[in-house]
Amino acid sequence: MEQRNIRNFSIIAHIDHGKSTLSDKIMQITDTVSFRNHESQILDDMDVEKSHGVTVRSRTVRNLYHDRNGQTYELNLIDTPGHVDFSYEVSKSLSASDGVILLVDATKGVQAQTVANYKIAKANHLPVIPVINKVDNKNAQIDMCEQQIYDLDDSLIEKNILHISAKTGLNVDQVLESIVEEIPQPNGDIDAPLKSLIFDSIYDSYKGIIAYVRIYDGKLRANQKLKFMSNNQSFENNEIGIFTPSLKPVKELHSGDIGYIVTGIKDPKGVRVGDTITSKLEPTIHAVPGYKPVRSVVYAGIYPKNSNYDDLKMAIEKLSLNDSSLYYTEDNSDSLGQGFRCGFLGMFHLQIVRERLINDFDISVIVTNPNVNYRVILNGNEAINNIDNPAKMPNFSKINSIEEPYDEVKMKVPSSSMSKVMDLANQSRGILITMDNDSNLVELTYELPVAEIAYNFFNKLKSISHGYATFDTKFLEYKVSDIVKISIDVNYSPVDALTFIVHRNNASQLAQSIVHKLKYVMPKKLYPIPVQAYVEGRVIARVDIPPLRKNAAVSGEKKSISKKQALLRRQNINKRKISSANIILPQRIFDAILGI
Ligand SMILES: Nc1nc2c(ncn2[C@@H]2O[C@H](COP(=O)(O)OP(=O)(O)OP(=O)(O)O)[C@@H](O)[C@H]2O)c(=O)[nH]1
Repeated sequence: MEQRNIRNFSIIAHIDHGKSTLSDKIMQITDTVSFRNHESQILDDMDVEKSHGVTVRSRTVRNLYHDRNGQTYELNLIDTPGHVDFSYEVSKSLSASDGVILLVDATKGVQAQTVANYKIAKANHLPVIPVINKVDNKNAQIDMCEQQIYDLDDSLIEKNILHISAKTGLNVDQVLESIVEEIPQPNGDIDAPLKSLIFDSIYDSYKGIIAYVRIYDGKLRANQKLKFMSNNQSFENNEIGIFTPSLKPVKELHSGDIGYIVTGIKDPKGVRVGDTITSKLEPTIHAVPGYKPVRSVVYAGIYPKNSNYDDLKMAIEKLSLNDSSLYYTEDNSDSLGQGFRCGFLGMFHLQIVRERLINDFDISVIVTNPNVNYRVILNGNEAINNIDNPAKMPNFSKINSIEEPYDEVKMKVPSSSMSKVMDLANQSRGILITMDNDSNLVELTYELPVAEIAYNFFNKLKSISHGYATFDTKFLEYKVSDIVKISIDVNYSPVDALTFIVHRNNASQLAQSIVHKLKYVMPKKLYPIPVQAYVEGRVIARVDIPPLRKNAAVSGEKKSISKKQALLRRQNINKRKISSANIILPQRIFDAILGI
C-alpha cells in the first residue's frame, strides 16, 4: 500500500474507558476478523488480561478500510494499556504511531490516565482525535465530558468531539473517517536505506524472538540480511509479516508499514525494544531515537518455589522480552536460595508478572516484600547508590545517612474531598508545595516519598475522591530521611528474606505487626520458636511461635522436676541446632506481610 493510504494510530484512554471494545468494533467494521464465533475482546487474549479485565500489553492489528470516496486505507491500530503501571507500554506504542484517538468514558469523564496519556501524545507531537464513548449508557454526561476535554488543553477547543458507543457501534464509522482525514500519512523515504524501530517483541518457542517493527525508511524483504544498530550484530530474517491480528507472512514491507520480523534469535537478551534494525549490506546512518530507560519504582525478590532456578531464569528472560519495563538481576538469599531481584513499575505490574509466570510458564514463585531503592552515605562519605534489596543495607554503625527517592505528585481533586486528600498526603509524609484553585477542582502539588505512594496511595486516593482525583508523578530527587532497617531473627538466626527498610516513625508499629503476623503464618515446629525484630541492634518486638505438640515441660501433668528439666534441656538443644537454612518461608508469609 502506498504511504498516502497508510494511517498508524493508537487509542489512548483511562482504564476501562473502552479501548479494547472500540478496537474490536473497528476490526469488526473493517472485516479484519470474522465475528461469527468470536469471544469478546479479541485483543486482550492473555490470561492475566482476561482475569483482571484490563489490557496489559499493547497489541497491533492491520485493518483495511474503504472510505466514503471508495479509497482503500491501511489502518494500523495499536491498542495500548490504560493502567498507570503500564504507561511505559503506552509510550512505546505511541512512538510507532502518527496520531491518537483520545477516548473518554461518558459516565466517568477525564480521569488520571486520560491526562497522563494525553501528555505522552502531546510530547510526541501527535494529532489527537477526541472521542466520547459509552454515550448509549443512561448515566452518560456528555456536556461535562466535553468541558473536561477542553479543560485538558485549549488547543482541543477547535476539535469536533465525536460521540460514540463502541459497544453498539454508534458513530464508530465517523471515527474511521476522522482517522483517514486527521491523522497524517507516514512520511518516510521508501528509497532510503532500511530504518525500522523495534517497538515490541515476543518469544515464540519455534520461531525464536519476533520483533514488532515500524518501518520509517526503505524496504524490508523476507530473508534479507539485517543488523541491530545498537551492537552491530547481524542476522537473516526467517520471515516478515503483518498482524491480522494473527501473524501473516508477507514478502515485503516498506516505509510507513507496521509489521513483524522473525529474527530466529533464541537468546532473549539478543533483541532490545527501542533498537533500530537496518540492512546489513546497505545500512542507514542514524538510528531512530530509542526510548528513555525505564525507571523501576518497586523492587522485590523472586525465587523458585516448586520449579528449579534454570526454568525460572528462562521464564523471566522470555517474559522480559515483551515486558521491557521488567528489570531483573540474579540474586542469592540464604533462606530462599538462588533467584532474582526484580524491578517493577508499580505493585500492579508486580502482581501481573507473578501471575504471568504461573499462567504462561507454569512456574510458581515466592515473591518477597517489595521496597523502593535507597542511597546510603557511609561514615567515610562514600556513597552506595541503588540499594534495592534491604538485606544489602550496610550495618547501621557504618552509615552516616540514608536517602530515599521522592516524587513530585500533582493531584487534581474536587474541592469537596480536598481535606481528606491532604490528610492522606500528610500521613504519607508529603510536603505541600503549591495549591491552585481551578473552578471546583483544586490542584495540589506535593513532594512525596516514593515508598509511600508505591503501594496503595493511588487506590486510597481514588476511594476518598470517589474516583474523581487525577494523579500524576514525576521523579524529583533523593532526600535524606530517617530510615532504619528492621531485621527479623527466627529462632535466634537472622532471615535475610525478612528484612525491611522503613521510616523510623513507622518502625516500632510495623515490627510489632510483622512478628504478630508471623506467629500465625510461620510453619510450626515441635518446639517453641522465638521471633524477634531488631532495629539498630535492639530488639523492638518479639513473639514466641508455640510448638506443634503439647509442651511437656510446661504442661500441667505431674512430672518430677528433673524430668521437666531434662525435657527443657532437650528443647534447648533442638533450639540451637536449627539455623535459618532450616526455616521454610512459604508465600503466605510474604502475602501476610504485604497485607500490613
Ligand atoms: N455501555 C457501554 N459500555 C461499554 C462501551 N464500551 C465499552 N464498554 C464496557 O466498558 C468496560 C470496559 O471496556 P474495555 O474495552 O475493556 O476497556 P479498556 O479501556 O480496554 O480497558 P483496559 O483494557 O483495562 O485498559 C467493558 O465492560 C465494556 O463492555 C460502550 O460504548 N457502552
